[in-house]
This record gives sequence, structure tokens and C-alpha cells, in this order.
Amino acid sequence: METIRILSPNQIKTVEKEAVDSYFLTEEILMESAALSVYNIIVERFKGFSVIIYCGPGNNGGDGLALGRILSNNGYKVYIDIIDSSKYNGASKRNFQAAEKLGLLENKIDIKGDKTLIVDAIFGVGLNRVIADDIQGIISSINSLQNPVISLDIPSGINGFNGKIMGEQCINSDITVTFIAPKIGLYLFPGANFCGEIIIESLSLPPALFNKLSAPRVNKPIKIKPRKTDIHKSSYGKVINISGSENYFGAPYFVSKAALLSGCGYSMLSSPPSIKEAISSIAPELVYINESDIIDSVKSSSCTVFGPGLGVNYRSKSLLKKIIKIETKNLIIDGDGLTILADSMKRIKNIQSSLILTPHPKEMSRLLGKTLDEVENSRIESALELSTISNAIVVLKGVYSVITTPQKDVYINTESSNSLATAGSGDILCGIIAGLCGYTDPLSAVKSAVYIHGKVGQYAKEQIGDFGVTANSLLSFIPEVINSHLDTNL
Ligand SMILES: NC(=O)C1=CN([C@@H]2O[C@H](COP(=O)(O)OP(=O)(O)OC[C@H]3O[C@@H](n4cnc5c(N)ncnc54)[C@H](O)[C@@H]3O)[C@@H](O)[C@H]2O)[C@@H](O)CC1
Ligand SMILES: Nc1ncnc2c1ncn2[C@@H]1O[C@H](COP(=O)(O)OP(=O)(O)O)[C@@H](O)[C@H]1O
Ligand SMILES: [K+]
Repeated sequence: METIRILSPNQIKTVEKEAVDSYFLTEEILMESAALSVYNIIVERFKGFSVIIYCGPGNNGGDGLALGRILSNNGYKVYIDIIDSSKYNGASKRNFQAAEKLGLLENKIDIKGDKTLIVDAIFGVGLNRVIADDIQGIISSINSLQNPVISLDIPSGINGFNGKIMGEQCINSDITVTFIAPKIGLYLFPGANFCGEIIIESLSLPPALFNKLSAPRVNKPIKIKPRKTDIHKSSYGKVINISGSENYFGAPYFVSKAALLSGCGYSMLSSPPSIKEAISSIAPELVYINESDIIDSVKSSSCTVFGPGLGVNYRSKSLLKKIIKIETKNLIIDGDGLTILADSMKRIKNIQSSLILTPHPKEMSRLLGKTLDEVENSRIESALELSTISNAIVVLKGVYSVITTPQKDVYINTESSNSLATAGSGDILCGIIAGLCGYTDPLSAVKSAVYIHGKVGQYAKEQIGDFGVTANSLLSFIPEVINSHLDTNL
């Protein structure tokens, strides 16, 4: 199945127009499909609830009106609050007339009722200016309620292009049901804070409509093959991890251990002697590499990790200079390695290996010479810029990590968890990528690792709770997540 594209509101409008012009669909068919998809979700999750639907002046309001009719005709108690009916035309107008005929605009429902669901159909992707005070007031009063809220297409008030809030507040939703394809604004902050669970309803449009679009894709993992029988410890590669310094003894452990847990049978660690002592008793399965053997180990490994917790000093700088010159299979530069690289960006073109860079936004800002705000306001563009300059696969980390390639492919990882916001979690990502490099090509390894890391966060939160997840506990969920994503048909 084709991966899902994340579109801008303009691209959505192009798709809709082509669906109507070239595939003989109609606005009515699309609106009805959108409304039916939400109806099914309400039946599944809010059976027996009364439903109050706030409908705005455009087609988003039209979706809400169609939903109200379908709910009411199926026995739900429905009240529709119309914000402005003067602009309805086409399908929205017919749905308005139908709702009026059914009396859905008349009988108010007690909003404080125990089982009352709010549907937000105020604005969709047509929001194009700052919200005026009267509508802002409606949004604030909805936000002050305890009732569950479902937003149609996008929480009203979020700009679908850039995730900005077009006023004081947007609707704070529990569930956003987004139609045709997810809008990019759902995954950009601050709007992304208010979407709740995002459910994508494609409305069964012809896949060909999306083929020509240049747009980010939702990151899905590749299928991982089960391990073969006739293997030895190096069959799926060897990882060498050059990391750690006196104050950062966790990074070397988390990277190397995560690589082993991700299927690498031979995980080598080069760290200062004090770290070797600290880690050897808890991770005796690691192989320690002396300073003098680093270069040979890099040459013979399937993946080199350089930088987590390494410190920025003479030793680490000169090590990077040497490693850059070696032709190895895959080189991941992370953490302090990226800080060192930021000071010598001209060297980046000389790197001989297939390169993977995994900056968090601050590291990215140093690499590109931008401010943190500039990076955060242009996450996709920044990651693409770094991929282009460095010829590397880039992971710009964050709530929705962005993966880019020198060929300008963009993937956004939508499965993640705030449980990952804990020291050492980035090291674990690094280790998973390194481990999977022995199984597949670097891009597939990165995509799968970022997805698996996000799922590890979700599993950990589900089993441990909102508080209490640490990098150590994240490690223990790696096997469960990978084993549940194996494809035995491969
Ligand atoms: N066109 C189609 O084929 C489909 C459209 N769909 C729905 O239609 C929505 C888009 O519809 P529209 O393009 O009508 O856009 P909206 O329904 O988002 O709103 C546009 C209307 O709001 C007004 N408006 C914009 N900003 C405002 C502000 N700050 N204050 C007050 N009024 C403001 C505009 O003047 C216009 O009248 C989608 O989000 C989706 O929910 C779905 O039914 C799927 C199919
Ligand atoms: N709130 C969050 N939601 C989802 N993922 C998060 C969140 N906070 C952090 N992460 C993920 O956790 C990891 C943190 O990496 P990083 O900042 O390098 O931390 P560290 O250096 O301490 O290991 C990244 O993969 C990032 O995407
Ligand atoms: K909406």
C-alpha cells in the first residue's frame, strides 16, 4: 500500500478538484463520505451520547451539518449551533436545509450533560485570517468544558499550512478526524499540541491523485525479516560505538546496548577506561576496544556511531578527523560529534561513508548557523538543507521527528510519546539505527529505527505510566516492539 502523504491545504484543494474534474466525484459525495466516517467513529466510541455540533460558515460547517443529519436519522439526540449560515452554498447549503428541516437547529442540549459530545466543525483548511472576538469567544467557551471534543479535519483555529494558532486559542480536541490526507499543520507546533488523537480518513479517493504530489510521507517501518537459522554473531553486522566521557557514562551504555537489542550480534564500545569499569559489570556482552584499535574496528564494522556523550575536546576532534577519512559502511554522527562537526562543516563533503546525522533542534541550529526558532519554524526545510549540504540521511528529532534524504524525500514520524523526553533516549535511537544497519539499507534502517523508537516510548508509557519512564526502562521494550513488527512472509 502506498504510504500516506501529509499535504498542505493547497495540495488538498488540488486533490479535491481533480477528484471532481477527472474522476467524476462530487462535492456531495466527498462531504457525505467525510460525515459518514466520523459517524462510524462516534458509534464506536461515543454510543448513546448526545451531540452538539458547532458549524462554521464553509464546507467544514457543511461536514458538521451532514454529520448531524446522519446521527439524528440514526437515533442520536443532536443540536447544531450555526455560527453563520449566510455563506453556505452547494453541498453545505443542502446539508443546512436538510438539518433545518429535521429541526436540528432548534432543540438545545444541556452542554453540561454527562454524556454530551462536542463536534467542532467551525473552520477547516479554509481558515485564512485571524479569528474575530465573537468566534474566539465560542472557541474559549468550548475549551472551558470537560466534555469530549472531536474536530472535523483540523481543530478550528489552527492554520493548516504551518500549525500556527490564528487567534488567542484554537479548539483543544481529544480526537481530530482529518479527511483525504493529514494536513501538515497537524504536525507542527504549537497547533500539534491541540489535535489529540489524529485519525486519518482517506475517503477512498483514487491513489493516483496523490502520485504527482511532492509532499512528506508518514513514516512507516519497513518489514523486518526474522533472523535466519544459519547465522553467527557477525552475520547481521558489527557496531562500533565511539562515545562517552567522564560525565556521560550513560550514553555509551545506551547506544551499545540498544544496538544489541536491535539484533546486532557484536557490539563494540570505545570509551575512556573509567567508563569501561563502570559498564563492564552491567553489560558484559559488550566488547571493549582500546584507543589504538579504534580505526581498525571502524574499518571492519557495519556501522560506526560517533559522538554521544563524547565531549568536545582535542581528542574527540582529532578522532573525528581520522574517522571521516575512512571508508566505512555507515557512519552515524550524534550528540557531541555533531557539535564538533558544526565547527568544521567544510569537511562534511569529504566523508567517505554513508552518513546519518541525528541532531536535535539545538544541534541542528549549530550545524546550519540558524537560531533555534528558525529551525523550529522550518523543521522540514532545515532537515532538507542539512541533507543537501552533507549528502546524509538526516533525522531532526522532536515530537514528530523529520527524516530527510539527499534525494529530497521527507518522512514525518507520527508515532511517538512524551515518555521519550528523558536523558539517554536519543542515544537509544542511535543504537537502534546502528543495530538495524546490519539488516537493511541505511534509509530503511533509519526509518524503521525512528518508528520503533516512537513505539518503544508508547509501550513504555502504556505499561509504566505517565511518570517513571527512564532510558533504562525504554531499553527493555525494544525487543517487544521489534518482535511484533517481524514479517514472517519475507
Ligand atoms: N471541498 C471538498 O471537496 C471537501 C471539503 N471538506 C471540508 O471542507 C473544508 C474546507 O472548506 P472551506 O474551503 O469552505 O473552508 P472552511 O470551512 O474551513 O471555512 C471557510 C469559510 O470560513 C471563512 N473564514 C475563514 N477564516 C475566517 C475567520 N478567521 N473568521 C471568520 N470567517 C473565516 C471564509 O471566508 C469561508 O467562508 C475542509 O476542511 C473539510 O472539512 C470535506 O467535506 C471533504 C471534501
Ligand atoms: N515529547 C516528546 N515526544 C516524542 N518524542 C520525544 C519527545 N521528547 C523527546 N523525544 C524523542 O526523544 C529523543 C531525545 O533525543 P535527544 O534530545 O538527543 O536526547 P538525549 O541526548 O538525552 O539522548 C529524540 O528521538 C526525540 O525525538
Ligand atoms: K474543524
